[in-house]
Amino acid sequence: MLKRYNIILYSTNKIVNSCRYVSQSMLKSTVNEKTGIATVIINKPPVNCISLELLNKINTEINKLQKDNIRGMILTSVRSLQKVFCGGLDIKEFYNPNPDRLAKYLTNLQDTWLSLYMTSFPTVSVINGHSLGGGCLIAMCCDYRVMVGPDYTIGLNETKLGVVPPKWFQDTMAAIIGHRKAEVSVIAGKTYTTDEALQIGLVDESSPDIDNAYKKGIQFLNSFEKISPWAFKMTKNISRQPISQWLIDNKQKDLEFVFNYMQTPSVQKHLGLYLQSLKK
Ligand SMILES: CCCCC/C=C\CCC/C=C/CC(=O)SCCNC(=O)CCNC(=O)[C@H](O)C(C)(C)COP(=O)(O)OP(=O)(O)OC[C@H]1O[C@@H](n2cnc3c(N)ncnc32)[C@H](O)[C@@H]1OP(=O)(O)O
Repeated sequence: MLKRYNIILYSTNKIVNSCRYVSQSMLKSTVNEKTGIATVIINKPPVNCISLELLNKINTEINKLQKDNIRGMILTSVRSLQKVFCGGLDIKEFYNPNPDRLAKYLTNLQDTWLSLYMTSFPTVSVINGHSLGGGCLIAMCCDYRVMVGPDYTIGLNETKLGVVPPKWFQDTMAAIIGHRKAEVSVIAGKTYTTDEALQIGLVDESSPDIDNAYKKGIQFLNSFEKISPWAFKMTKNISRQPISQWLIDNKQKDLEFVFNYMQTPSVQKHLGLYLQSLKK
């Protein structure tokens, strides 16, 4: 029994052979050959909002890392943006959309969420700036969150744009902070400062600077050194499967709901006004 356990540990804990560096301009990914830890950096100025192209790159990279047998991953934003981790989904993808592209976008978002939420390796988001809407969602997909503070904000603010966060957005938050707090949060489109997010458990740790936040992220990943990767993967799977299975079983229905309401005149009007308010 012990021997079998050791074999599993060895075969899945193998450190990647070489340092891989992928720079796809919008997304930079490095794997440290000594530690087997990947750092994935979103780099899409000015605010790292998620276009269809960026979504594709994130999903492709997660799937690659999945095959690479890495030991863990840190997801963060390029430092030069200074105050934004991720400005959310690109609202321009929803405003006066091309229907084919909109359908592609929504499908890719479902797939990317499934990949990121269900990784078989531990993940940490180092939230080095504002993290709103879809930005909050990708941070919440990770197993651990360290947020730089005190001046940044995080939250699912979709209702403020006149749109509806799908069930799996809401479930992802409820799994972290509990149903009641998540309900109050999403219906009001609430955003939280770093301290508030720490207080309600939306983030696990806060840090006054990025380097320290990154260190805390690495510490979290190192805490799995003595955990069998197989046991980690199976346990996480059991914990997250009910939420992910809902989406797998309801992908088409979920897609049609958003695809249809997104193109209604009243939703389009709200989105237009919100985009305008950002420009001011
Ligand atoms: C079937 C599958 C269903 C899947 C679900 C799909 C849909 C569900 C419903 C829709 C869900 C949407 C989720 C979202 O993520 S909505 C977006 C939420 N994000 C926000 O509300 C953030 C908005 N941005 C800001 O608050 C600020 O920009 C900031 C991030 C705090 C940064 O502030 P600052 O540094 O001052 O930068 P500016 O405000 O000046 O912005 C610069 C520039 O960028 C444009 N911009 C900002 N955010 C977005 C965005 N999310 N999308 C598109 N564009 C954005 C902003 O308009 C400025 O543009 P200009 O330079 O042209 O003026």
